[in-house]
Amino acid sequence: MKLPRRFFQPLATGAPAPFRELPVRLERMIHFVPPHNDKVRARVPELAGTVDVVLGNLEDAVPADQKEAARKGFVAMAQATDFAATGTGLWTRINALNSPWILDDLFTIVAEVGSKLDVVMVPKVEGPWDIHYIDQLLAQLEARHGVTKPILVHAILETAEGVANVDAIASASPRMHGMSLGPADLAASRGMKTTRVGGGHPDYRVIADPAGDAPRASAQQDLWHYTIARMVDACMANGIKAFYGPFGDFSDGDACEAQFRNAFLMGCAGAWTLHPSQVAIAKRVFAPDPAEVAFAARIVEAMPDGTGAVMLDGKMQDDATWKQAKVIVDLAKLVAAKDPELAAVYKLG
Ligand SMILES: CC(=O)SCCNC(=O)CCNC(=O)[C@H](O)C(C)(C)COP(=O)(O)OP(=O)(O)OC[C@H]1O[C@@H](n2cnc3c(N)ncnc32)[C@H](O)[C@@H]1OP(=O)(O)O
Ligand SMILES: CC(=O)C(=O)O
Ligand SMILES: [Mg+2]
Repeated sequence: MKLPRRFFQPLATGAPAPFRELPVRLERMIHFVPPHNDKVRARVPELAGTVDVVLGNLEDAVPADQKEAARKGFVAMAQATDFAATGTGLWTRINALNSPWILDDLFTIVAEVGSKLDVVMVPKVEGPWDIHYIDQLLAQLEARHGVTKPILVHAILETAEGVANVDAIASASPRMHGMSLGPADLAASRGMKTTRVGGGHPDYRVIADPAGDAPRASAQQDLWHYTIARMVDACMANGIKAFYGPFGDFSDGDACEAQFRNAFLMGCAGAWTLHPSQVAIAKRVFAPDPAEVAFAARIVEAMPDGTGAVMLDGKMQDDATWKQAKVIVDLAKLVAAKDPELAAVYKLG
C-alpha cells in the first residue's frame, strides 16, 4: 500500500494532481448512448441539456465488429457538443481490462478528447490492482496529451470477486469517482438463476407461517439489497459516490422506479438510464421529496449550530437528525440550482 504522503502525488511527470475532494455535481442519471448508432448520436446535442451525465458506451451492447465505430462515434459526439456549458458530465464506458479493445479505447479517447472527458467507467473491476493499472495509464496519457483536469474513474461492481474486494476498490486511488452496481454480469458471476438486467424475481420471496387454512401471505424480496448496502458503505466511507446501475425492462416503469427509489433511500446518488423513458423516472426519484425537504429545513432552522435536542411535531431532533436533514437540504439545493421547477417547490434560501 502507498504511504499516505504519496497518495495524492501525480503518477506521471506532467500529469495533473488528483482532486483532494470530488467536484460537487448533480448526477441523478448516467444516460447511456450507443455511439455507433448514428441516429441516437445525432440526438446528443439536444439530449445533453436534459440529463446530468451523457455516457458513450464502448463495452457490452456494442457488437464486436462495431467497437471501432463506437470509439470514433464517441470522439465525434464529444467534439460536437459543449457539455460543460450545460453542466452536463461527459463519461465513457471503456472495454474490459482483459479485452483486445481497451488500449485503443483509452489511447484514442484521451488523445482526441481527454480535456472534455470527466469520468472513465471501468467494467468488471475485480480488485484495487485494476484501478492501479488504469490510474497509472491515465496519468501517462494525461501527461502526454496535456490534459490539465484529472480524469476520474468509476468502477462497475459486477463480479463476485469485485464484491469481495469492494472496500479496497473504493480506496484504491484519489481518482475514484464512485461505483455502480452491475446486476447482469454480477448475476452471471454469482451463478444466480435469472435472465434479467436488475430488478426483482417473482420467485425470490418470503412466506408467512401457516395459520390454519388461511392462504399464506408472501412477498417478493429485493435481490440487490445486500450488494447495494455493501457498495454504499464502501463508497461513503471513502468520500465517493454509489449508483444503482441499469434496469433492463423498459416496459415496466413502476418496477424501475421502485428499484431506483430503494437505491436512493439507501444512499445512492443516481442510476443509469438506458432509454429516454427512464430519464423522467430518475429525475423524479433522485431528488428529495418536497415534504421531506420542508421538514429537513425546519430541523436545520431549529438547531442553527447543529447541536442539542428539540421537539418538532412530537418528534425528537438532535445532532444526528440534524445531519440527516443536512443531507436532504444540501441535495435539494443542488437539484434546485439545476431545476427551476423544483427550486420553486423547495423554496430554499
Ligand atoms: C447490462 C449493461 O451493460 S446495460 C448498458 C448497455 N446497454 C446499453 O447501453 C443500451 C442503451 N440503449 C440502447 O441502445 C437502445 O435503447 C436499445 C437498442 C436497447 C433500444 O433501442 P430502440 O429499439 O430504438 O428502442 P425504442 O424504439 O423504444 O426507442 C424509442 C426512441 O428512443 C431512441 N432511443 C433509444 N435508446 C436511446 C438512448 N439510450 N438514448 C437516446 N435515445 C434513445 C430511439 O432511437 C427511438 O427514437 P425514434 O422514436 O426517433 O425512433
Ligand atoms: C451494468 C452492467 O454492466 C451489468 O449489469 O452487467
Ligand atoms: Mg456488465
